[in-house]
Amino acid sequence: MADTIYALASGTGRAGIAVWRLSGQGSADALLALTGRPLPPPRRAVRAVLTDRDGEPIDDGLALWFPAPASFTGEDVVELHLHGGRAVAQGLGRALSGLGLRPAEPGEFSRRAFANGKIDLTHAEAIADLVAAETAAQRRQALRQMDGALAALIEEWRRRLVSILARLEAAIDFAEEDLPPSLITLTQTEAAALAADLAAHLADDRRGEILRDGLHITLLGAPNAGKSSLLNRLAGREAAIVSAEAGTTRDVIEVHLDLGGWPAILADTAGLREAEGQIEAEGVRRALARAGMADLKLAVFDAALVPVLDEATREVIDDSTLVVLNKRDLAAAPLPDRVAGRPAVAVSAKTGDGLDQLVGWIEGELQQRFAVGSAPVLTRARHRAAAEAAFVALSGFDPSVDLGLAAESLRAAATALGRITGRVETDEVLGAIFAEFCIGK
Ligand SMILES: Nc1nc2c(ncn2[C@@H]2O[C@H](COP(=O)(O)OP(=O)(O)OP(=O)(O)O)[C@@H](O)[C@H]2O)c(=O)[nH]1
Ligand SMILES: [K+]
Ligand SMILES: [Mg+2]
Repeated sequence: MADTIYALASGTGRAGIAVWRLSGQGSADALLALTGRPLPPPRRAVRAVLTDRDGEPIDDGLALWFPAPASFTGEDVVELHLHGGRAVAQGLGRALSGLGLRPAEPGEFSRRAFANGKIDLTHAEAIADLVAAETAAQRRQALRQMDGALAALIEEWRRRLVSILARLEAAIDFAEEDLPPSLITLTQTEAAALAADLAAHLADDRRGEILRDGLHITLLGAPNAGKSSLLNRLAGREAAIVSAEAGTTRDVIEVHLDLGGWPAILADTAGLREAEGQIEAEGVRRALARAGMADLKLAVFDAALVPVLDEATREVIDDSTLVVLNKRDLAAAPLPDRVAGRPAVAVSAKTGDGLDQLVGWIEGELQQRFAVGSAPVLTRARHRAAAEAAFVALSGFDPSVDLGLAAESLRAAATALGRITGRVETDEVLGAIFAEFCIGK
């Protein structure tokens, strides 16, 4: 029999109300012992005055009783709403441990819910994502996955695989000479259509994963172009050192931003030039490495120097770059609205002029590139790896050569897909997935 576990499900620290969760067969007895009263009706909040074994009062709060299997974990569950304070937490923890319950591991409630068939793995991951969501777009994505959008897609793919497999097995039962050729052709057509659907989802530019992790936006430009000043402006705080000295920034400095609901990680980097020393050279190396992994680059030029544009900065411009002409307050010459084929926006990090326009542009760019359509997306590298494996297995499907081998590739593809929802799982994978949860989830 599994242990009965407990945890503070709301965050630690002082709070008006703290929510505790108990799960397992000992939950009911624990509630009886704490209140000295019969169990309340299921799923109804009742007042609960809790005392420990020595009659020492712990708190006066609310209790809810969720008998198995109609609970989050599928086990007997008790939820307590108490006052959020350290002494209450200590008192309750001690009382529960004294009753033979043990503190839950991170993710243990969700893991039990999964083990009891209450949720699939994509749902469990969506709970973790929702708890971690920092922007509206992340929240929407997590909610959609929690609603079963991804799981339904995977199950649909599996169902198609199984139906092809069923046809193929029917074909295997025919003697070679009686085999209706249309049967084989049909499985080929269906397998090709499924492979195409998988490919279409795999060609999503990692939208789901990028949205989950945050978009990497990198500031690049010559020393003193004003990259750090721009970062500070966009972050609304002095995150990076600004000075008139060229070569101020060496390390990559990151700030997390919410740009119109899109989560972004904006990075400031060392000015691009022939470095004067080892440290600066390392800074430039890091800047370029960062440019390589950026989802969006902001090439920053000193507008006061226009029409002369820094060569090293020009070189990083590609079609995932927006050009920023900074220090427009100092510009004498008229400023171009395109540079190296990319749109250019004139701003002043000093006065704040043009910043709204820049942010609007970035948001528009993000919207265009990463907007999630109605199709559910793969939100983790784990999903992608499994879908890729299924695609590879399906690509090897050739019933015209050998029916047995062809059936084998279909089974391999189904197994790979089953890993996404957890129909097919290993302890190792489960351990990795649930370990990232916080306690009480
Ligand atoms: N007038 C004016 N000065 C600016 C503007 N933006 C930055 N500066 C000044 O330009 C100088 C360099 O700014 P930084 O933000 O340190 O430039 P950087 O690109 O980060 O420089 P490095 O880290 O050395 O590569 C500082 O003296 C800033 O005050 C602007 O829009 N207008
Ligand atoms: K500087
Ligand atoms: Mg700087």
